[in-house]
Amino acid sequence: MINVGILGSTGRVGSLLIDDLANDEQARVAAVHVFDKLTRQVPDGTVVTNDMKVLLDSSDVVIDFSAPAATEALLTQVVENGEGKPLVIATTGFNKHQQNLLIEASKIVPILYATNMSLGVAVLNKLVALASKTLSDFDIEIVEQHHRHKVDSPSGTALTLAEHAANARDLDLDEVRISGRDGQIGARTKNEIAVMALRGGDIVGRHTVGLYNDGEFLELNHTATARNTFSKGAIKVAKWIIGKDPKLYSINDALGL
Ligand SMILES: NC(=O)C1=CN([C@@H]2O[C@H](COP(=O)(O)OP(=O)(O)OC[C@H]3O[C@@H](n4cnc5c(N)ncnc54)[C@H](OP(=O)(O)O)[C@@H]3O)[C@@H](O)[C@H]2O)C=CC1
Ligand SMILES: O=C(O)C1=N[C@H](C(=O)O)C[C@H](O)C1
Repeated sequence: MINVGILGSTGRVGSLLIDDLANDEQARVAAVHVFDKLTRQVPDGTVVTNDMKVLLDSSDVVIDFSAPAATEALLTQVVENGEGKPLVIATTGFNKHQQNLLIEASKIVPILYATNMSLGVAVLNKLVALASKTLSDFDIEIVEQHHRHKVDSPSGTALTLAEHAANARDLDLDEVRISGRDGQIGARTKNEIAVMALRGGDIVGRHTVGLYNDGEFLELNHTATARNTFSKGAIKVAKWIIGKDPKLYSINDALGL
């Protein structure tokens, strides 16, 4: 049995990880990190801790759906101690320091980082790169929609999609991304890529990449209709990453895409 540790165990996705692992024949919950207090039942024998070292020591692999500050504490533990366990990181909204920490930690342990754990979005990233390169004159606009509780914007997935679009045109996303339009802003510039966020209700996650030209447009859309798409995807890649060499892996590595 693979012993899985969960960071963010009381959260929307973390709770689903506990449910999914209860029915898994190859993996089980071994440890849960609890930031504040444990708000649900966990299987008998589960280590419940607020200490990152204990979480790592009790697990064969740790899955993280939490918050940037929590991921930072986990990665710092690995970097400062020079050891750890394979990590599957799904948290979004990292700052530059946290992104660098991810790279440093991946020199010590294997890490799979994906802003979206669904198979559909992994394929969408590829389609977006193809469309962006082939339809090189088309204007690209990205819209993401999420539930009212989401705290980061735009979504990690939308930023990853935008990166695929920009890279396919040899553009630097930091130079061409815009996040809003308001007032007398002038006409759209050729290379800009807008990434807009909409929040409301219980939308699990919806991403539309539009490519617009005179006379035609193409819209590529992915809609997650159930949140356990993400927990199940993360468990699948957690099984894959055990035994791999230290490196920063993408979900495409795990899915063979
Ligand atoms: N890559 C992917 O496929 C997906 C990624 N996500 C991302 O995963 C993350 C979690 O999403 P979601 O489950 O909806 O969020 P929730 O807000 O429901 O859960 C967040 C969890 O993180 C914990 N937490 C918050 N701050 C800290 C901290 N400083 N130290 C330790 N633990 C902390 C919370 O604990 P407490 O309850 O005690 O506050 C809670 O368990 C987000 O970044 C989201 O964007 C979400 C879905 C899919
Ligand atoms: O917070 C969420 O809910 C989600 N977050 C991820 C993101 O920021 O892209 C993935 C998914 O869309 C749901």
